[in-house]
Amino acid sequence: MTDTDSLYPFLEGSRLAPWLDRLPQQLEAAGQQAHGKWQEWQQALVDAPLLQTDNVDFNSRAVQIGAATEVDELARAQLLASLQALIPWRKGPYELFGVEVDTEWRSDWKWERVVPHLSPLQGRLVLDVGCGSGYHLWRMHGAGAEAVIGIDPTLLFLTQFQLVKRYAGEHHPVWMLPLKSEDLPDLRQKGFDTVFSMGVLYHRRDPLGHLQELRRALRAGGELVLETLVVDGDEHTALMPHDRYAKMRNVWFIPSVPMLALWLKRLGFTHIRVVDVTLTSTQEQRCTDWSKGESLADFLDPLDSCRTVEGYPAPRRATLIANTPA
Ligand SMILES: Nc1ncnc2c1ncn2[C@@H]1O[C@H](C[S@+](CC[C@H]([NH3+])C(=O)[O-])CC(=O)[O-])[C@@H](O)[C@H]1O
Repeated sequence: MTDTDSLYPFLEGSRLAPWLDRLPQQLEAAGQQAHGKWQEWQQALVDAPLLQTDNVDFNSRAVQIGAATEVDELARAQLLASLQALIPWRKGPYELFGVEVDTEWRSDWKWERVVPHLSPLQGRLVLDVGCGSGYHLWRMHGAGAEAVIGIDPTLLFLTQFQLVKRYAGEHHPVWMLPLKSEDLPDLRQKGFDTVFSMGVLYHRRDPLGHLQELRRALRAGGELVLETLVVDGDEHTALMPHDRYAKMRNVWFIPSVPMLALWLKRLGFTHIRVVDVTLTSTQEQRCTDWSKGESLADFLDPLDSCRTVEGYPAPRRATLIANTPA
């Protein structure tokens, strides 16, 4: 499922080597749980045209690989068919050999909000938990990280990543693994320099357990970048929806910003700072030809866009950055 040929030697030569004690078994177990559509998605990879290019740009709005002038009409049609076989594309945008994949999310907007506040990624070992199709992995690579690893259990997103990486070039030190944060190793304060968890915390029934998993994957003095849904309120406030929130089934805790900061403090994080709070707009998350189905506009009350269809406050997301003690 994953290109371990280049990943394992990299890990072996890095301080992340202890992960190799369990990683092969974890990946094998993930492979055995393959989704019913896995074969169909993988066929889209097999059918995708063989194209090579040195023309890549990971520092622009769209992750850009190849140019329209590098493909003939047949290859372009085959590429389009493979990309369309992997709909819905949620996180992006991408531009592959002139084909614009206009994803449901403008993930570049989130990146632009977060990036000014990061310790420079140059030379760092970076982990992105819940990386979706891997859009932000490429932006982290473009920002100069030494290596970037993403984890996400959704196999459609893994297949999308595999297609993008094939065209970007297998030599890039950017990998994605079909794992959950629960699978992350305890790297005993010798782990990643920067760990991102964006859009995952509210999906976890045990949010403090999630924060502990992230902490265990960091090195001493490492940086956590946490982005999640928040509600208004003081440090005693969190929203637990009765059932769905904005039509999402698996939403558990939506804390206030002060409560989130308190969780981080109680777990031993230091230098906790709130760097952004933004209401999600229907320009940032919207239905496109590449996503299909419903999107944010359908999740909001048609008479009051400040509320979700369930009557909860509309989605607002905060980014907090914190460190593990040095
Ligand atoms: N336990 C888990 N461990 C790891 N990943 C998980 C887990 N549970 C769900 N996911 C994955 O977390 C991602 C959350 S989306 C954020 C994407 C990107 N980070 C973004 O900020 O744009 C937000 C959203 O669409 O609600 C999905 O890809 C899940 O498969």
